[in-house]
Amino acid sequence: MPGVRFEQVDLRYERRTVLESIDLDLVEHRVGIVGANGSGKSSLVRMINGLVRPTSGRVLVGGLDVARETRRVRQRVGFLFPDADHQIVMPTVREDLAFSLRGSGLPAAQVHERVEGALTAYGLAEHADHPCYLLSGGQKQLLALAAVLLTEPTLIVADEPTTLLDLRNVRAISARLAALEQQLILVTHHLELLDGFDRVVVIDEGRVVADDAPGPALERYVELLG
Ligand SMILES: Nc1ncnc2c1ncn2[C@@H]1O[C@H](COP(=O)(O)OP(=O)(O)OP(=O)(O)O)[C@@H](O)[C@H]1O
Repeated sequence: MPGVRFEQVDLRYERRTVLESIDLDLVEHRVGIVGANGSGKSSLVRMINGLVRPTSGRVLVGGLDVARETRRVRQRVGFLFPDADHQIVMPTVREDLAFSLRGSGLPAAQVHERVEGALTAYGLAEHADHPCYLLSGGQKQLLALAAVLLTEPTLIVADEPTTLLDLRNVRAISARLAALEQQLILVTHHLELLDGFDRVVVIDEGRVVADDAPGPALERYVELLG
């Protein structure tokens, strides 16, 4: 696993402290991040690909300093947002998948082959030439995940990818995520998704308050919410 390391990370917006003294070395295959609304989870994971910069401290991905090697880090990190509409950029499903491989240097025949493979693997073949806006929420999130995976990231960061989905689609997306070979860092309020995870980090008011196996970590989180 490439591993993500937060070294003494603080994040402040003007006088407000959002994250404080974060020291984490995340090397496990599947890591969950939980915490109340506004506790700092999104800010934390957005530092992994440089979307948010720490006020002090460093973030390293596979040993690369995100601040210095943002481009290389972004080639390794696939990011899924809560709302797939924010990352679907092309008019049709097939075009959107092909867009992921722009600049990959692959010959057109290989781009075609990979896109067709992804359409089949993600159950999107019958929608290949449909406008993306006609997809259901679950299909859009599948498309976003398929597009991210085409870039062959070594790490997937998923920030509440099931928040907008119904239960059936929550299950469909979570099964896909759980089956990934890549390291997965998942922020979620759907605690059942963390069954079988290797590690769960609980954030409260910008600090790590528990960091453990899912059982004890989630017990602590529920206590905190209590
Ligand atoms: N660009 C910004 N400027 C000022 N404050 C910000 C900015 N981004 C985030 N914040 C604040 O930082 C805090 C943490 O936000 P963040 O989105 O990281 O929390 P979260 O744990 O992901 O919440 P949720 O579960 O609701 O998504 C919030 O109070 C938010 O208002």
